[in-house]
Order: sequence, then C-alpha cells, then structure tokens
Amino acid sequence: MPARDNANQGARVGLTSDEIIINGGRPLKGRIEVRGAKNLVTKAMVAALLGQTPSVLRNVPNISDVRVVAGLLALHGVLITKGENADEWHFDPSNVEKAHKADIDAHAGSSRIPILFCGPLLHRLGEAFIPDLGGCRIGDRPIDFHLDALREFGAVVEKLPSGISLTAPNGLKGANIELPYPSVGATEQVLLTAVLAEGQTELRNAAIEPEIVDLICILQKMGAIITIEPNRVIFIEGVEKLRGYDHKAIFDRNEAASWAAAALATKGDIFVGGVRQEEMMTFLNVFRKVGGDFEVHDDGMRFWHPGGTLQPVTFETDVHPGFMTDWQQPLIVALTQAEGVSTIHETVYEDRFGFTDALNTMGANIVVHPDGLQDETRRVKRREFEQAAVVTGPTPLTAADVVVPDLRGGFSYLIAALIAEGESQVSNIGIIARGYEGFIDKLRQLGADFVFEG
Ligand SMILES: CC(=O)N[C@H]1[C@@H](OP(=O)(O)OP(=O)(O)OC[C@H]2O[C@@H](n3ccc(=O)[nH]c3=O)[C@H](O)[C@@H]2O)O[C@H](CO)[C@@H](O)[C@@H]1O
Ligand SMILES: C=C(OP(=O)(O)O)C(=O)O
Repeated sequence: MPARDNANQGARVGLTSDEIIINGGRPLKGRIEVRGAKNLVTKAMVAALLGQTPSVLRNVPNISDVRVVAGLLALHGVLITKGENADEWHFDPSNVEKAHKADIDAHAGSSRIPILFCGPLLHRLGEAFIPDLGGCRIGDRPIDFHLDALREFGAVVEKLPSGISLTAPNGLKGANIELPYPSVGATEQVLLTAVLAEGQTELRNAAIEPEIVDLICILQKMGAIITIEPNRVIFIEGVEKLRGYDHKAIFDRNEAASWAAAALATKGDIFVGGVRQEEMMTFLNVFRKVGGDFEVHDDGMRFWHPGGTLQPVTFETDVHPGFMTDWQQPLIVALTQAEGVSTIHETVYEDRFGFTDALNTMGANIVVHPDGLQDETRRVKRREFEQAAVVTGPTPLTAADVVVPDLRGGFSYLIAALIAEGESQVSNIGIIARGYEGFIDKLRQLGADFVFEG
C-alpha cells in the first residue's frame, strides 16, 4: 500500500478516470435507484442464445460486465439492439449458426460468464471454445463442477493453454448430477444445458439464489420445464426447442446491501429504489442487529442510521438463504464503527478478506484468521478452507491512498473514504464499474464530497 503523498494533499487536478478523491465526513442522504442484478442479467443474456426467436430483457444495468457479455454475444453473431428505454435490450440470435467460426477470438475480460456459454453453444453449434475467465480474484475459483457436469451430459472437454474446447459428438443427454457444493455458476451451467438436452435431468445440492430462480423464470418463459423441489433438488425435463423471452430482471440485492451499509457507516439515510424486502431478509436481520433501521416501501427501501451506538455482530457468509458473501465487505466498514468485537466467518471463498489490509492502514482494527476460528454458536457447517475476520471497534478512520482490489472490496473502500477524516484517493475504481451502475453519479446525488475528473 503506497503511503499517502502529503505533497499532494489537497491536489485536485490530474486524476485519471480510474481515480477519485473523497473528502470524508459527510453522511450520504437522498434517493438512488438500483437496476437489474449483475448476477442475473449477464446469465439472462446467455440464455437468449437458447431461443429460436429474439429475447427482450428490461432493467439492464449499465455496468461493464454487461458490456463484456454483450461483446461475446456479438462475436457469436447475436444482434443486440436497444429498446425505447436505455435499460431495455433486445437479443436476436437468429444469425448464430451463420456467424460461427471455429477460431473465434473471444476474451473473457473482467467476467466469469463465458463459462456459461458452454451448453447453449454446444446445443446450437455442436462445439464451443471458452476463453480463460475473469471475475474477482478472491480464491482459486475452479470450474471443476462445471466441467464434470458437462461431461455427464455427454460433452467432451479439452483444456487448451488459451481456454477450453468442447464438443458433443453424440449430442447432450439429460443426467443425474449432484454438486459437491451448491455452486451458483455450476447450477446455472446445468440449467442452461439441461433445458435442451434429450431426456430428464435431476440436479441435487443445487444453489437456489434469487437470481437462479429468476433465471428459471426466464427459461420457463422460453418453453423449458423446470421444477424446484425441496432440499436443493431441481428437476428439468428437456424440450426440443425454446423461444425468446420478455423479462424484467430482478433487482441487484448486492448493490442494495452495499448502499444500505454506506448509509449506516456514514450515519446517513438512503432510499434505494427498486429493492424488495424478500430477497434482502437475511441481510436485514444483521443490519438491524448492528443498529441500522429500515422501512419497506412499494417502490424500494429506506436504510438509515437512527443515532446511538452501533452494536458488534457475529455472522457467517453462506449460500442462499444464508448471508451472501458479497455483502460482508461493505458491512465490515460499518462494523469498524460498532462498539465491541464483531466476527465474520467467510465460508464461501478461500480468500476474501484481502481488502481489510487497506482498512487497517486507515485505522481499522481487523485481524484476519486465515484458517478460520472455532465458534460454538455458528449455524453454517465448517468448511475446509474458511477464514474469519475479527473487527474491533469503534476506530476512527483517517484518509489514505488505496487501490481497489476487487468489486466488493472496492465499494468498501469508497465507504471507508466517505467516513475517514481527510482526503482519500481511491484508485483502480474501474473494477467497481463491473457491478455498480453509475456509482459516481449516485455518490453525487447522495451529497458525497469528492473530486472525479473522468
Ligand atoms: C457472476 C456471479 O453470479 N457471481 C456470483 C457467483 O459466483 P460463482 O458462480 O463463481 O460462485 P460459486 O457459487 O460457483 O462458488 C462458490 C464456491 O464454490 C467453489 N466452486 C465453484 C465452482 C466449481 O466448479 N468448483 C468450485 O470449487 C468456488 O471456488 C467457491 O468456493 O456466486 C457467488 C456466491 O454467491 C457470488 O459471490 C458471485 O457474485
Ligand atoms: C464475486 C463477484 O462477482 P464475480 O463472480 O462476477 O467475480 C461479486 O459480484 O462480488
């Protein structure tokens, strides 16, 4: 972490579009909107490849992961146009076969979504090439569950230095699959492959995140037959063909939780339009225990700091309906201001507390236990590679120059800078644009004091 250059303090010129200077101390107040979830929209875009007719997706956020997937779809011959509103996108896949080239030069860019092209491309073209994946570096992020499931469907997988090549010499057939862990991506992989596979597929130990249920709604609109059964079982009866869909994407609950945490940490009051209570329930319980307040409205939710002291909490990240791993980073900044010791067990990824180093340089007291901690009270089964972060507060934060390491860690740095005394320079903010639509404009709308010259 480079030390803050005192000679530059107060400097307000010469920033690149990847940097912002934030002068902390102002509560965030006002109204902003969240749009469709990054974790659904990008998958819905891939699903359009399965239809024989065009699809329409509404509530599409202007984020870079959407642009990366749009670029890949275009490379595969999907014609993408915008509707009357900027957040309405049309996908016409009728040219995919004609556009097909075996040596397509596809790059994953920042996104992990290309792995989900496997099933749709195998169905459509009989072969697929998947480039190396992007996404946040928060652990190993293997794709073994994806590849094992594809093999069960009959795909032949070859790993190449530049990516993965797949063929399906005998077509794809329904399969009985049990995931070793309820992986979101692997569940989506199975769904996007099984809907057009010949015969029935039973998927056990499936992920059931709200974005997955929304993807299932999309596939059902397209003509798929999918049943969500108790105990993480999803049953898919393959059909011969699918049509396009017309769908409004579910809101981004990760973005919503981030702004709620920002309201709490900055002692602010933010109305987040487009949010629904149901998908936020687990977050709301923890938010309330820490001392945050909220109101549920028909068109969104209001989150605020009601005054008084914040309370420490202990929680574990988990698959849905547990506490989402993407929610912990912004909330940890608020926990640096709580009176006492909070413990966060990260059980989803191997390495998701790296962002706390920079918070410590700003004055936080966060100790990371790389092999986790014993805790008799916990409800989530201990995993092989989990870690724990112990946050002792309250600690005033002071400004620092910080470099965004990943999407959620990056948003937590914005919040830290918003409550720190002095001017912090946050660099590499392009990563935040992967998942937070117009966050600079939203900060402006909420009254933050900052300089951005991009
Ligand atoms: C684009 C998208 O939707 N990203 C989300 C998705 O990521 P993503 O779909 O990549 O996350 P997974 O649910 O697959 O990963 C969960 C765990 O399973 C492991 N695993 C996964 C696949 C595999 O083949 N082998 C394997 O071991 C991962 O390393 C990780 O430890 O779900 C995560 C968990 O809710 C979220 O944090 C991400 O925001
Ligand atoms: C980890 C995340 O995303 P991705 O899977 O796209 O890297 C995230 O949204 O926090």
